[in-house]
Amino acid sequence: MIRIALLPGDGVGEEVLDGPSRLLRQLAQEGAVEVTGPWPVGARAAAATGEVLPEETLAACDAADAILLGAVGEDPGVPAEVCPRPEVALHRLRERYDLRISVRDVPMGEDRDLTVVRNLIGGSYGTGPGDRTYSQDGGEAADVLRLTPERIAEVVELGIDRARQRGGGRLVSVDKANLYATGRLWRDVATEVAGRRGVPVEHRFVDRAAFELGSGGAVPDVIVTEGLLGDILSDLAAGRAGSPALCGSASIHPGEPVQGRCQGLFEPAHGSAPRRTGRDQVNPLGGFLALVALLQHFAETRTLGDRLRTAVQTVLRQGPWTYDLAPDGVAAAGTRDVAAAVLAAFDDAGTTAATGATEPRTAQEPAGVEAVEAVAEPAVRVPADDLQAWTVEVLEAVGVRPSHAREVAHVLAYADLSGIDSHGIARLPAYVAMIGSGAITADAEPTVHSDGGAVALVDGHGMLGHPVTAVALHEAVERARRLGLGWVNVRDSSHHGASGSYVYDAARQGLVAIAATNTGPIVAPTGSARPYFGTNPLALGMPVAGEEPMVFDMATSAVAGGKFEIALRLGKQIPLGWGLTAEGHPTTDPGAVYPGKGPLLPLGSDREHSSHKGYGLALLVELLTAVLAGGPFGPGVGNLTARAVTGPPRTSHLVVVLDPARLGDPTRMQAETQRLLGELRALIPVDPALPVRTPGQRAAAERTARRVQGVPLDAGTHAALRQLGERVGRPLGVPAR
Ligand SMILES: NC(=O)c1ccc[n+]([C@@H]2O[C@H](COP(=O)([O-])OP(=O)(O)OC[C@H]3O[C@@H](n4cnc5c(N)ncnc54)[C@H](O)[C@@H]3O)[C@@H](O)[C@H]2O)c1
Ligand SMILES: O=C(O)C[C@H](O)C(=O)O
Repeated sequence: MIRIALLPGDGVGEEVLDGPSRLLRQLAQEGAVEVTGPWPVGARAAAATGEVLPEETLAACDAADAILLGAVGEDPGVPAEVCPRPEVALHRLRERYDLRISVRDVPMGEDRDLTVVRNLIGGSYGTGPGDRTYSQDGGEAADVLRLTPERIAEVVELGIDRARQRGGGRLVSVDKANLYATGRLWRDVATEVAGRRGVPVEHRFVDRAAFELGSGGAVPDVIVTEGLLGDILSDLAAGRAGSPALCGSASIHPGEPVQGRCQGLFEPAHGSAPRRTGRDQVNPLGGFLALVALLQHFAETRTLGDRLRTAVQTVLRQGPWTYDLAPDGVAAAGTRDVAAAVLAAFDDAGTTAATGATEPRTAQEPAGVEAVEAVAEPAVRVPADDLQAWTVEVLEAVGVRPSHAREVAHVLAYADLSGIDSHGIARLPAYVAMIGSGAITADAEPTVHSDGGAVALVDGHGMLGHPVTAVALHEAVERARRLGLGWVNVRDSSHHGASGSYVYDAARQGLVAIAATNTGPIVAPTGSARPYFGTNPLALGMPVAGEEPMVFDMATSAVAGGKFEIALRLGKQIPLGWGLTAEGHPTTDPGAVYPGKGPLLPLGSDREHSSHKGYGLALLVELLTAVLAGGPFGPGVGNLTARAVTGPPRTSHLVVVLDPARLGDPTRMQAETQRLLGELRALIPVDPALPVRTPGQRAAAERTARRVQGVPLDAGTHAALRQLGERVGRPLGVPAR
């Protein structure tokens, strides 16, 4: 469990952290975090103890994973001569934990943040000998700006990671390459890192970037830049957002902590505002945004961070507002009222997310399809982060480029966390086998063909489908932002995992997305017993006010082939209607159908139950993917499921992304979606033990539970993964829970 040390500090720090502290104590009571403090720091600490950073505070910070700080600086209760430089406390903390990267998030409208990532130690913030000189006679002063490729690369890497966490977005690298040598180095390194990770990057001179930010131009998702430039640009962005309080600031150490447990310091970007201290006037949202950044930094509290971010957005939209944000004619609220509104919105978001989300799986036995897919008594549970990191290692060991390996791990982790056990880590051995046989190419890059308009075609060059689809998603999102809509077809790819992962990533950015793929032929069209189509999934993602996106993600067959794999591993029967024997007879024996024995059936299963509709949907996917992209269709597609791999899969995909803001108020759309889903869940169920659910509802609840409990693995999967690890020299050494 993560431990947080509270350091309210000087001036308005205490007032601004009051709301976030109360929330943390509530979360601590619920067992989600540990909290210590308040610990003294800054001018107030100096007045009380003679030290800006007393020993007890340092010890508490060493023992915490993260520090939540209010402000250090001028304080109306502490004369300047008692503590002339309170900010030294901040510098010492940064140095002690080597918090050398700054990440600032500025809310730029409906659930969209601009993230500015910059170096915080070194560069223009250098503190080396001779970095700052001021001649004795006052006739000259100099500051040295020194950068190395390593320092730049880690900033850019982190910027790309942040963009990836949100499912992509516009990455802009800002420099002054037309004047400074360090700017040229910055541009070279940013180009190299982005190229290596397969991410498009735009370059801007800082003056142009400032103009675009200040004049209402399109706001990037992530800016990576030198420390001082980022300092200025993030304030400019907060100005555009409407208040200096609209910026949560994180100082982070990349890698293992260097001292104690501390990984980062989180604070509002504004200062101690001494003249407003104690007046219940200042905007507390900076404190909440700092806490959002903190909670989102750790995998185990990320969902809580997302929920708090939604709560802040709700208050930004509906009020109450402090003096800096209150519209003309609306009375300004006080710090305490705004904080109370955020806390209420946080509780509401929790209630919404929890409504029916947790009960079905815990309060009742799995029913229907779930009866077969549920790993009821897992052999082992493994933390999702460990599995994800191990996946990257395994794929790199067999020659997959690191950025591609990370994409695969991201999609598998989505499935593993969401309870889509048919498409998570269990698929890794098959991917590695296909790389080994040469059916999948490890060492290539997708290429994008487009005239720059709304439509693009991505060529996957026979690579793993996950990084190829990630490129398609990125292209589609960029077009949706720029043109309102992006339609991207993909050819010559392979299995891309759970299609829902891609639409989920887009919907988390406030966009509406559709994804589909064809796959190896195992499903018989209505009227035939011969496999022709794949299980051809179709997925839709929609953003929803105050809760996780709605993701509807389904195979167009009665079930995905992966559910036969689970039934076989668990030794379970399947319901009638999933597949036929080789002789065309209905069966409950998964082994009589799969792999490659008899056909799977389309959604609907038989003519009496409208299987023509499932067949029609499979055809629709085949047309929209393969035929449009110019790839093979039907039996021409390579077969992963049947494990009789003779050649490359040559799979085709489709990713479509729409910016709903082009159709009207996206806030209204999200609220209406939420209302619609809420009405469905409120319908009186036929069986009170089986409440009506909405698509993706169980997956969202699973994500919350599995982040804490770990990913359940059945004995067969666990054994297969261990063997795989031994074979590629990366043993699955993760601790079992
Ligand atoms: N890459 C490929 O080639 C490929 C092929 C086929 C399937 N898949 C993946 O397999 C996964 C599983 O597909 P599936 O068809 O077996 O999924 P499924 O039948 O488990 O679920 C389909 C959808 O229905 C929703 N749902 C389930 N029960 C519900 C209920 N009671 N009320 C309301 N909604 C409910 C789910 O949230 C989901 O969105 C998907 O992620 C899919 O993308 C991938
Ligand atoms: O396994 C496949 O090839 C397709 C898909 O993942 C499925 O589960 O049906």
